[in-house]
Amino acid sequence: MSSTRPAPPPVALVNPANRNEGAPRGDDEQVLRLEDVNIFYGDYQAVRGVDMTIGRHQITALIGPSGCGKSTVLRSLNRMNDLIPGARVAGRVTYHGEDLYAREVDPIEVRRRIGMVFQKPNPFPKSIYDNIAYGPRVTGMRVSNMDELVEKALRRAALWDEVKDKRKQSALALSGGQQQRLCIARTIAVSPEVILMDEPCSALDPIATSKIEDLMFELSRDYTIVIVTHNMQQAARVSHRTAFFTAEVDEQGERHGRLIEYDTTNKIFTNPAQKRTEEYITGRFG
Ligand SMILES: Nc1ncnc2c1ncn2[C@@H]1O[C@H](COP(=O)(O)OP(=O)(O)OP(=O)(O)O)[C@@H](O)[C@H]1O
Repeated sequence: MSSTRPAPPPVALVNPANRNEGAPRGDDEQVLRLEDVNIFYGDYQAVRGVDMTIGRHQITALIGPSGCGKSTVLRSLNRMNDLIPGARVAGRVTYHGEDLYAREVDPIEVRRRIGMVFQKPNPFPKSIYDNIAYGPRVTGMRVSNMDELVEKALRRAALWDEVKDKRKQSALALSGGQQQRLCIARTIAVSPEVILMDEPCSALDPIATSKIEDLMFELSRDYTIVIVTHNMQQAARVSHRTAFFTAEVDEQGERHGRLIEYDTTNKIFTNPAQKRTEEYITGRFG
C-alpha cells in the first residue's frame, strides 16, 4: 500500500450489528495480511514464518506438495483452526488491518465475512432453499425478502437456471458439481467479502470443474478469493497471484511448511525466482 493512500475504513469484526455494511472499496487494497505466521498442532509446528498479503478482488492460489501446510494456512485466514483441538496460530493475521486473533474479535463474525468452501461438497440434508436461508437465519441477518436473497445467491453461483423449479427439493439430490455451487451460494448468502476454497474441485469431474472455475473468475469481480489447489493448471488458469509452499526438514528431522515464493501467477509459472518453485511447476519434485 502506498504511504499516500488513505487508510481503509475500519471493518467491524466485533459488532455483528454492522454486518450489512458494504465492503470498503479500493483497487489494490490489501484485505488480509500474514506477518511471521507460525501454526502449531500441539507441539508440532506445521507452518513456519509465513509473510504474505492477499489483495482485494484477486484470486490467490496456494500450491505445493502434500503436507506443506496449504490448508493449515488457509484455515488461519478465518480462524477455522480454532475448531481443531490443539491448533494454535502465532504471529499476526490481519483483516483490513484488524488483528483477526484479538481477544475481542468474534470468530463467528470473522467466518461470516471470510467464508469457506470445502473439498467435498457438504450441503445440509435440507432443501436447496433452506441450505441458502440457513446462514442468514442463524446469524440473525435482517432480511426483508428471503425468497429474493435465495434467488440472488443461486444466480450468483450460476445455479439458478438448474434449480429454480426445485428449490424445495433436497439438496442431496443434486449432482456433485451442483452441490458445490450450492455450497458457494450458501457462502455468498451471508454477504462475505472473502471466500476461501480448499480444493473445491478435487471431487468433481472436468465439466463441473470448469463451471466452478468460470464461476470463481466471475465472483472475483465482487469477492476476494483464496484457493488451495493441487492442480497446477487450475492455479495457472484461474488465479492472479500464486503462493508456492513446500515442507522443509529441520535439524531434528521434523517437517515444517514454508512459503517459498509468492508472486503474480504469470511470473510463478513462466519465470519463477526460486529453483524449488521451478522444479515443482515443471513436475521435477513434489
Ligand atoms: N488436525 C491436524 N492435527 C494434527 N496435524 C495436522 C492436522 N491437520 C494437518 N496436520 C499436519 O500439518 C501439516 C500440514 O498439513 P496441511 O493439511 O495443512 O497440508 P496441505 O499442504 O494442505 O496438504 P494436502 O495437500 O495433502 O491437503 C501436515 O504434516 C499434517 O499432517
